[in-house]
Amino acid sequence: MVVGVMGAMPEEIEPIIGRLENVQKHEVAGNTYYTALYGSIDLVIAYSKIGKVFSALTAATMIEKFGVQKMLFSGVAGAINPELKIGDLIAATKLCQHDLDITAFGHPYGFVPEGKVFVEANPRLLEIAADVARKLGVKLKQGVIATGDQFVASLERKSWIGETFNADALEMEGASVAVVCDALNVPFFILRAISDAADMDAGFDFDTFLQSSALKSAEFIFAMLDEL
Ligand SMILES: CCCCCCN(CO)Cc1c[nH]c2c(N)ncnc12
Repeated sequence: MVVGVMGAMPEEIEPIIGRLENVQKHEVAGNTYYTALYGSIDLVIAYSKIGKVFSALTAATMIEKFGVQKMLFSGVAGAINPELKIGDLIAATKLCQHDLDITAFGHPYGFVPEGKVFVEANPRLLEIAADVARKLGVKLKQGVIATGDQFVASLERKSWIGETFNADALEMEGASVAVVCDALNVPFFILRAISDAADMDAGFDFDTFLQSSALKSAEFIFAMLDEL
């Protein structure tokens, strides 16, 4: 089985690559794709670079050029739901694009014709994640993740996103990876560890907690690989 593990930034995949042996490197379309065998799984790992466009390119490349059959995303996110604290894990049940806006034509936020506001993640992978969380004894929130091409660092924007999409967390790549995987019929799982609260301290907190939160997400993803 070929499994893709994506992140947006080097810090989000370094903890994964660091635990593998005989890692091969492949340069495709301005990205480096790392391949390695993990048990009976052919792993393909890459960080996309930040934002919906780069992450869509990486997801599509992983599937079309590397034959990825299941896609796992590991990274960090800003919290919207106040129960989510820095370091907490959230898995997306569904994802939306909070900056997609043709409301001038009467459409809802996050919608364009022939699209859908929410893309639902694979229920089986969410079940596996819930089992892994129980085995590891870690808390795993399952909820709505909103994606947009902006680093959110304002209560006003964060609150608007939370209210408009009933979102629990926000980031910049999950929904685009979801759209690509959904269109290409590849089951996907988006996991994020909280690095900040998307408020006025977000930039500082992100810098402070990126590494430790990225590691938490990566370790959980690694534990999931043993259950695939
Ligand atoms: C050099 C700056 C790189 C920012 C990348 C942030 N990632 C994007 O996926 C996750 C994320 C963590 N906190 C966020 C926030 N408050 N707003 C948007 N995205 C995020």
